[in-house]
Amino acid sequence: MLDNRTADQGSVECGCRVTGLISVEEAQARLRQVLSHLTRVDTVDLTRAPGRVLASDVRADFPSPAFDNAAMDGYAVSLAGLSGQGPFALTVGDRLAAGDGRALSLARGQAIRIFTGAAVPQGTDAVIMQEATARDGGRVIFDHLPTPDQHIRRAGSDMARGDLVLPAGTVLTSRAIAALAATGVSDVAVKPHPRVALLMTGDEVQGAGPGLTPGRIWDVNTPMLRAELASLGVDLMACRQVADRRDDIAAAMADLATQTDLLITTGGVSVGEEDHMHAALAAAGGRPVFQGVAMKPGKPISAGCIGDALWLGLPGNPVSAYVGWQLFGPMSLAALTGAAVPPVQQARLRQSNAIPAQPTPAQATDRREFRPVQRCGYDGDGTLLVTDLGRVRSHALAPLALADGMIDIPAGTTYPGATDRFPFIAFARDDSERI
Ligand SMILES: Nc1nc2c(c(=O)[nH]1)N[C@H]1C(S)=C(S)[C@@H](COP(=O)(O)OP(=O)(O)OC[C@H]3O[C@@H](n4cnc5c(N)ncnc54)[C@H](O)[C@@H]3O)O[C@H]1N2
Ligand code: MOO
Repeated sequence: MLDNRTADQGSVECGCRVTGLISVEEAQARLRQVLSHLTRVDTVDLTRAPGRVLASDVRADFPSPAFDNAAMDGYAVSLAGLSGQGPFALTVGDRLAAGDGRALSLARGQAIRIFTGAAVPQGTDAVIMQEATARDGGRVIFDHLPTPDQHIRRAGSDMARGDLVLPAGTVLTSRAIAALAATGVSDVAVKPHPRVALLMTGDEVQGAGPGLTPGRIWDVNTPMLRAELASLGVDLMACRQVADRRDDIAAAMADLATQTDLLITTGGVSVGEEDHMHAALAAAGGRPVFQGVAMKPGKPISAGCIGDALWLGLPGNPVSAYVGWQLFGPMSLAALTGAAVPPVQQARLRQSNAIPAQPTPAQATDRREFRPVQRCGYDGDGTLLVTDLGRVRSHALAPLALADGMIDIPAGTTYPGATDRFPFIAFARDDSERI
């Protein structure tokens, strides 16, 4: 079960949460805490393992190499009876190719013709590569005394039985999969693929199609979030719209929560009479994790849990929903899948965005602001340069379309100057580096 605990966020006054906002970091910590209780794992074979993250340590069931074998095409020899100066001559006995399962032994004064990958015969001290030898009928002649273990790959010298091959949390790259394959691992326990559903609320919202009914608006959040999730490799397992009625929303939430790890909703998280998400969460048997975060845009963003599912309640305003998703969506998916969260870079505003010499108090940010910006190059010292697309308006999508990340501007900052550096949170690229 997910952890249903939540802290008191303070009281609601005047229809507006004045004391209840928590910081972005506190909200993220609560999500991580809730998600740490999710123990679902998938078991997959190596063909389905690329990119997945190991849910538990993997130890070697078999040693690698599995047996002592030749690293070169040549001759298996024993050092017994070889001493002094060369040249040396040995009688060539049997012939061993890779895959030959016979358990041969070297007799004194004998060499066995051997090929790369073949198990060396009992009593072999070295393999002499064929280029260092000459044949004289049934004898092999070589000039130099081989060193012990020369060109022999000993059993378990790479990974011994029981060795830790890969620790839990390893991303299964082709290299990691190679190590698993070498020790005979066929199935691995991996962090689950997240099961994600989207529930969009808003009686005024209309899907794409001919004609817009008076008073209604086009649905932006569904296509936007679907594309965003697709760029992260997540297919929605359900995507629904529900009317702005508490009981309908609660029924849909309860139903989807039984099938998902992450239930995303949009709209209805604010304080108006038509905002039903918080009541619906309770009616669906869920508990809040947080309700409102000190950020702009997206202040009313909320989260909760319903059974084993995490609910992320994004605001209806599309820019607020997008920014809220960036702060809490990818990190929640990463907590579920074990994926790494990319480090936050620092960015500086391009000179032409520089500020008026005397910033006015009206330009000071009142809440911590996440402002979409556009990358435009690098400064002389290698710092990322970004173009400011203007103050955030939570419905304004034209600037968002130009953005490829957002800067994190602390509350109380006067309009940012060109010398200021801000944490830059990169947006996922929808064309992700696919060939
Ligand atoms: N009295 C107060 N009113 C509001 C507050 C507040 O603190 N006190 N907060 C404002 C802020 S900030 C935000 S953000 C919004 C969030 O409101 P909700 O999450 O309850 O969202 P709705 O009211 O349902 O919708 C807001 C806005 O977004 C449009 N919308 C909704 N869904 C879609 C969609 N799928 N595609 C495009 N646009 C959508 C909707 O029509 C509204 O215009 O609350 C403020 N109010
Ligand atoms: O936070 Mo709201 O997102 O300001 O519009």
